[in-house]
Amino acid sequence: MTATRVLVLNSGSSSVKYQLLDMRDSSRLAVGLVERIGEESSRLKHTPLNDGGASRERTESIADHAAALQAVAEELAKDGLGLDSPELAAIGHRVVHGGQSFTEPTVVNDAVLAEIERLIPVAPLHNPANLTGIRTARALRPDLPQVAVFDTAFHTTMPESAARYAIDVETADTHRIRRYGFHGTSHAYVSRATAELLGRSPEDVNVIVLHLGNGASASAVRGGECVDTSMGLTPLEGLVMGTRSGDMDPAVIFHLMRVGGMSTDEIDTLLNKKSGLIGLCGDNDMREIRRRIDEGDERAKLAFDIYIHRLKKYIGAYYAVLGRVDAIAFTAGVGENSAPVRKAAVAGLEQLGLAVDDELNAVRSDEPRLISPAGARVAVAVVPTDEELEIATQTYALVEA
Ligand SMILES: Nc1ncnc2c1ncn2[C@@H]1O[C@H](COP(=O)(O)OP(=O)(O)O)[C@@H](O)[C@H]1O
Ligand SMILES: CC(=O)OP(=O)(O)O
Ligand SMILES: [Mg+2]
Repeated sequence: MTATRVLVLNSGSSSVKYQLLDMRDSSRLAVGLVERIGEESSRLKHTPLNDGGASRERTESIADHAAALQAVAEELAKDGLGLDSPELAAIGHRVVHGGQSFTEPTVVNDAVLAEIERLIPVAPLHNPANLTGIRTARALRPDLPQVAVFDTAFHTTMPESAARYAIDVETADTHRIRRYGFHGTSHAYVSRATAELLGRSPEDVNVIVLHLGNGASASAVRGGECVDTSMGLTPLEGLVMGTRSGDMDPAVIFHLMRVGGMSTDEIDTLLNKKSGLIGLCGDNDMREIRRRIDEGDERAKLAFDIYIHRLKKYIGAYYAVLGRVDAIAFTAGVGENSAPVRKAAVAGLEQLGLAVDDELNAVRSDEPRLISPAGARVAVAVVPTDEELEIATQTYALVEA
């Protein structure tokens, strides 16, 4: 029997998303999510798709990512999809920070693990969880290839002019301080899918991708290669996010230390977890923010306006970086679902050839689609991302080769 299945693990700071796929036709056999890892009541939601089984939920205390993966393995086994299956070809892992070391998907060995570990200081929320996921999966199936697919890989084509901060070069090099960028698997997948939607080859198309989830980032993609992106050394830079501030004057930090008496850790938590939309209005879910705006809530309106203002600045900046833009693609939870965000982001940009058609913008669908008026100079598109499928595809291609 040839092994054609790939398990994909996307381990976040307090969650694990997973999918089991059959790569003969890229069909999904099971999908699931473990949330609130490390809390009293963690939740596992598992959906088998192999023979129309119903979703199952477990609520219990799941102490860490190792326990989470054990629970996932148990659920898969109940559907005859256990990790011991000879049909499993590999396990693909999302790894957020690969630094400058990894530009391609990589089969994990001890040296690769050591390098991912060395990068923890620049991805403290993400890399530890990614490592635990890999180590646990390896312990469960030591014979299987474990493949790391890096969020940073797609951005390694950025020119030095975009990747370097304007700080002392020796200091930057000593501490490996540069702009790495994240969500690269999504930016790669969506920019390619956008070219496909336009019926053109990726080499011929310039796209601005707006990945708007809880974490959010923009990228400028020229002919299939990333030339700039909004996240930097860490996933804190750039757009206003669910709980992260994005861009601000770095002197805010000195001010909070000197005048506000805050510690480094307190400021880190403030900017990563208590800022962005949640810091501005107390909610980080765009649905809730829109609901409050409809009720006349001023704070929610201001949070929305700040979010849109930043987004618009990046659209303008990347338009200038690319010179010619063929398409703007909205993706991830907010980008795929929030028509008001898409409309507001391009409002007033008609001079740049950008507009949305209200009827097309209101359509709900899981398919890639255009929302710009017929004949528009720049295509505006909604292109659902699929990081798990992209990780599975890259993983399978590597182990097949
Ligand atoms: N129907 C919707 N309308 C508007 N926003 C939505 C909708 N569904 C999800 N979202 C937004 O998407 C966010 C989650 O996006 P997602 O890409 O799943 O995030 P992540 O992968 O970073 O956890 C939610 O916090 C919410 O703001
Ligand atoms: C890198 C990053 O921000 O990831 P996420 O959006 O999953 O938090
Ligand atoms: Mg995401």
